[in-house]
Amino acid sequence: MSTRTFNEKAKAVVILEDGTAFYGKSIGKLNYTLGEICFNTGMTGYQEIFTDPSYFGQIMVTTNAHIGNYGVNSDESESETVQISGLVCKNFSLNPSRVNSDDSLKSFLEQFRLQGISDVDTRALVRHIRKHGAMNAIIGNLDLGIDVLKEKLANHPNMKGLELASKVSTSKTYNLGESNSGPKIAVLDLGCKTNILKHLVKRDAQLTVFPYNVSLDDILKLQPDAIFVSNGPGDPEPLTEVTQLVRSVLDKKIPLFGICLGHQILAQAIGISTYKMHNGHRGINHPVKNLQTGKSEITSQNHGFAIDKQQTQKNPNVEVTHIHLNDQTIAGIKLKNKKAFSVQYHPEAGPGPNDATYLFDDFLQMIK
Ligand SMILES: NC(=O)CC[C@H](N)C(=O)O
Repeated sequence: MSTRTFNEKAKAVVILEDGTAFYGKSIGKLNYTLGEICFNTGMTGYQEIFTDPSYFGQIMVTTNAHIGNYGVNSDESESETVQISGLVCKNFSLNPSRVNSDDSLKSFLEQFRLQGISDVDTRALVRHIRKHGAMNAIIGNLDLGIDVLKEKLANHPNMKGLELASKVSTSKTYNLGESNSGPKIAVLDLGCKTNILKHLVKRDAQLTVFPYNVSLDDILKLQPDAIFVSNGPGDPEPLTEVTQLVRSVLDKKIPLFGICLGHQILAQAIGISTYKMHNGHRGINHPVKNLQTGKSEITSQNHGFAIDKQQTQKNPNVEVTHIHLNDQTIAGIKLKNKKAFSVQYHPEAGPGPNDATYLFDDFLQMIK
């Protein structure tokens, strides 16, 4: 095992699948925790990131050197709990300062029993993952012993092929929004971020949020004006029943908008496959070009899978509407023969810039 950093006072370690280890101090009570390691380059927005259900099953490395310094605010969570499986950071701040904060990050994380490690050389760690690609990791208390931790890590399943939407989707159907005038939208919750629902309700939509395994009949009974397919964690490929459901919804000519995992599901529904990226896109300053307007937008992103570019370009029923300017991956599509479109990134932000909120307006316009 190579040792990238050594800290005399180290009590905690994060070990990567390739054996690389980084030492640090535990955040709160540490036993051990497992997940796929990834990093987010956002300089703000840690609370929204930690509570985003799309991160379920992932250990998050934050690249801002200070985490916790502005506390947390109960209105700013993207779901009801902390969703990441572990936190790796440089400086963990115990003394938050912000007028609007109503709790410290420390007590927030304790409430949800999140385990983590601080005082890690996160620059070295991020450079390592960026070069060697996505892989599993374990954060553990050094008292457990390196060999024990390595054994647990070896037994942890790979993100490729992992179905996780069922772990974060709502178990019960519920309604949101009050207006009787707005369109009825069926939301397929694969791990939906709160801010997406807020954007739709703000535009007078009446939402019925369904669990990931809802039947086509239950959706049709609602007689929805449109369907929204949400973001969510894990590999889209094993979600074959959700993909079939979306295919049936398209056959019924119900207008559709998908975000992130929802975008990947729409692609799969029309025969385009998805693949695991060497490293995902996770940050709040990713440049995307809108090919319809020629304008570029700065976007919030969080995905480790993407849709196949060649298959997308060859599909006669698909128009590529958005392209990621860093690596030219597909960032948005529209169906030519149906009222359906989707984006790989996060127009709802939370956290991130609001450049792409026009997509919610486009969705409501498409329904009219
Ligand atoms: N934010 C999301 O919906 C992520 C989608 C999918 N889990 C991925 O990592 O690509």
